[in-house]
Amino acid sequence: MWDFAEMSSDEVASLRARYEPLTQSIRELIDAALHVDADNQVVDQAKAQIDAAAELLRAHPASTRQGMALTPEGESIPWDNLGNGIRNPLAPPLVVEHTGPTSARIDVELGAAYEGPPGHVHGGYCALVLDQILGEVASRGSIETVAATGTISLRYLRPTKLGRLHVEAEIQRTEGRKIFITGHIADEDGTTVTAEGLFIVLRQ
Ligand SMILES: CCCCCCCC/C=C\CCCCCCCC(=O)SCCNC(=O)CCNC(=O)[C@H](O)C(C)(C)COP(=O)(O)OP(=O)(O)OC[C@H]1O[C@@H](n2cnc3c(N)ncnc32)[C@H](O)[C@@H]1OP(=O)(O)O
Repeated sequence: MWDFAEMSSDEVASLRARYEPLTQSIRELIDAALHVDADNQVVDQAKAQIDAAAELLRAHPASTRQGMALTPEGESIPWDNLGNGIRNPLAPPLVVEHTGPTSARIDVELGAAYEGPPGHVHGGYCALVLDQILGEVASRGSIETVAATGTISLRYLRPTKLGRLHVEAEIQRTEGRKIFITGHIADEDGTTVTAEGLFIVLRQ
């Protein structure tokens, strides 16, 4: 169903070391652009430098693009994924820590780039974070047992403050290929969004 590039762990490590710092610099650029209060000259100068960097990168295009790598050991490395892509500056990234065979958590800091209501996380992004953790727990973090989102239902209890967030998910039960799983996001004042998902393990 999904295309990916096969590569050795050494190749992955080398590409990660090359591109991860670039991704982090672009994240810092986005954050700086959202916080700047400067005159036209400063903004024009920054824009020219950013345009020059984009032109430099565009001069070396990839011959093919594959958003994920897979090693012979079965490790999957997301390059482009909006939730956890190593090369995607829009991904915070969300690092899922498996706390057991049926549960996981994420601790993440979301800044201005993730804003919806002023000072708070965009509701659609809350949905993305919950979809990501529910999907990874349902899939047991393995390409062999990937489960896709069938249905996900969210309850927004109150706005989620930008800043440090704690996210958890846990499988409640399984019925054949169907995995019923719940999760929540908490900000510094407690739970803000709860989720119930039905994930389906893919046939192949
Ligand atoms: C995204 C990249 C992942 C790359 C993988 C990397 C591996 C890395 C390792 C580890 C991390 C993994 C992390 C993954 C996270 C992913 C999360 C996402 O965001 S996924 C994208 C959004 N979701 C889709 O695009 C699904 C689109 N839909 C489909 O593909 C199909 O509809 C699918 C697979 C969901 C079901 O299709 P069928 O043909 O397999 O299912 P049938 O055989 O018809 O039904 C089986 C049972 O499930 C129920 N069912 C089917 N679809 C349902 C649905 N949408 N909602 C509720 N129930 C459903 C049916 O009623 C049936 O139930 P009865 O056995 O009769 O009781």
